[in-house]
Amino acid sequence: MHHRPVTQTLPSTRTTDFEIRAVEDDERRSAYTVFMEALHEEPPDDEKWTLAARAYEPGRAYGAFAGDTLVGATMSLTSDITVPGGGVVPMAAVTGVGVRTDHRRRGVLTGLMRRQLADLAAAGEVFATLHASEPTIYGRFGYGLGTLARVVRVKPPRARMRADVPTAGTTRLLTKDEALTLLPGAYQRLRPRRAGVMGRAPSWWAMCYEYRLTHMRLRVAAHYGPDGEIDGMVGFRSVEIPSDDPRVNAGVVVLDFVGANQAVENDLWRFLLGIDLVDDVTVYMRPLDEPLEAMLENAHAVRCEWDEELWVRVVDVPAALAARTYGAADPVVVEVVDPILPANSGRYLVGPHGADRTDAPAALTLGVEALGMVYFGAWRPSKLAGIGRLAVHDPAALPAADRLFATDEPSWCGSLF
Ligand SMILES: CC(=O)SCCNC(=O)CCNC(=O)[C@H](O)C(C)(C)COP(=O)(O)OP(=O)(O)OC[C@H]1O[C@@H](n2cnc3c(N)ncnc32)[C@H](O)[C@@H]1OP(=O)(O)O
Repeated sequence: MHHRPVTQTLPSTRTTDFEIRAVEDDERRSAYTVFMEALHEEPPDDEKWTLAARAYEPGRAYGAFAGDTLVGATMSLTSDITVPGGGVVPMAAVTGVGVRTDHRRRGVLTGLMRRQLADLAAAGEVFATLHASEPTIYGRFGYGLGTLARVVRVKPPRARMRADVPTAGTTRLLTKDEALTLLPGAYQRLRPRRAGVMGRAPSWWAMCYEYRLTHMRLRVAAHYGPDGEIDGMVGFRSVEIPSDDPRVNAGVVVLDFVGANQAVENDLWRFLLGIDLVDDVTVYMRPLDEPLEAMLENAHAVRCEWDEELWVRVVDVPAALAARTYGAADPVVVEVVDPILPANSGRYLVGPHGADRTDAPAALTLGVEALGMVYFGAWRPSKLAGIGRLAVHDPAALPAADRLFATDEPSWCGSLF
């Protein structure tokens, strides 16, 4: 995947307090520093910045400046995302968002988000997505919680895999160099077809693997299929945890877990649960339909929590609606309201044929945030109607909309950024 610059040569936005504009190359370190400090991390030293800089693709970062001082930042990685039906469309993976503590609640983030979204729309990105530090922040900018997941915690001493769970090859640890050389190509080959799965550009590998391998004790194992090709990977690290067993105080936290098929994932679980002297294996962002409990002799060894996963902002509503497939049901006229990107606002006839703009009266009206919630099938339109997030003008349209937007398996992204 080639990097796509998105910053436009628009004039910067000025208020009396600050200016919002694309950052120059030599300002990226300040943007990263503001982000790290906002997350209560140390500012990067030269060595860390050398690596972190690779995540800052040219033409994709913004700063808010008070005079010459950068006080807020956002950026995005070039990516793409699989939509229901298997199509793949351009997506901006938004990260690096932070505002200096002494400039909070004055509209800095609002200015940054608006500018970033306007540029992403002008550059032809269809979606923007992010992992939110707090669920209260991004709804106002049109991001809706678009894919859901589970965090699973397994107690390896009690978890034994059933003997009849299929196996599909071998799992082995990779060195840092092997991981960085082999995994990007392997991911392109094994990338699951599931809706919500995203492309991993070089900037993603730099940020999520190389940086963590170098500075955060990430370890990596790859799964090799019978043909000798890598068809699965896990990235994990050991952490200290309070334990029931005084001799053991290690846990394993898994940050990346992806396999080409269920048999590969069975083996990756076997590998993780087989690491000795570990009292707790915690895996974030697992698909809702993973049959983990049924793989084990003792399902009580698993504790799981609901987890939010990807926040989805539909940047180009006509393109997004046209890109996915729909279930069998009568077509429905859906009105979308998008105050930040008004070109998206309007009525769309959505049906098994696809989606087109229409002048017909709307059966349902929803904000672009709610569209992000239903697009990947995470929430049913009728449920959103029941909680006041979607207005119903024709009640018969609601069950039809449920069937149109349903997906045959739960959407899932699986990539942290
Ligand atoms: C994708 C990622 O990178 S996730 C990481 C995000 N970064 C962090 O969480 C770091 C710590 N937090 C921060 O840096 C800042 O507090 C930010 C970025 C969350 C918010 O920046 P600010 O410049 O203060 O936001 P801004 O002033 O534009 O606020 C806009 C609105 O959001 C509200 N808001 C802002 N932050 C929060 C929050 N954390 N919780 C609830 N509401 C919030 C404001 O009250 C304001 O509401 P209003 O429009 O009704 O008045």
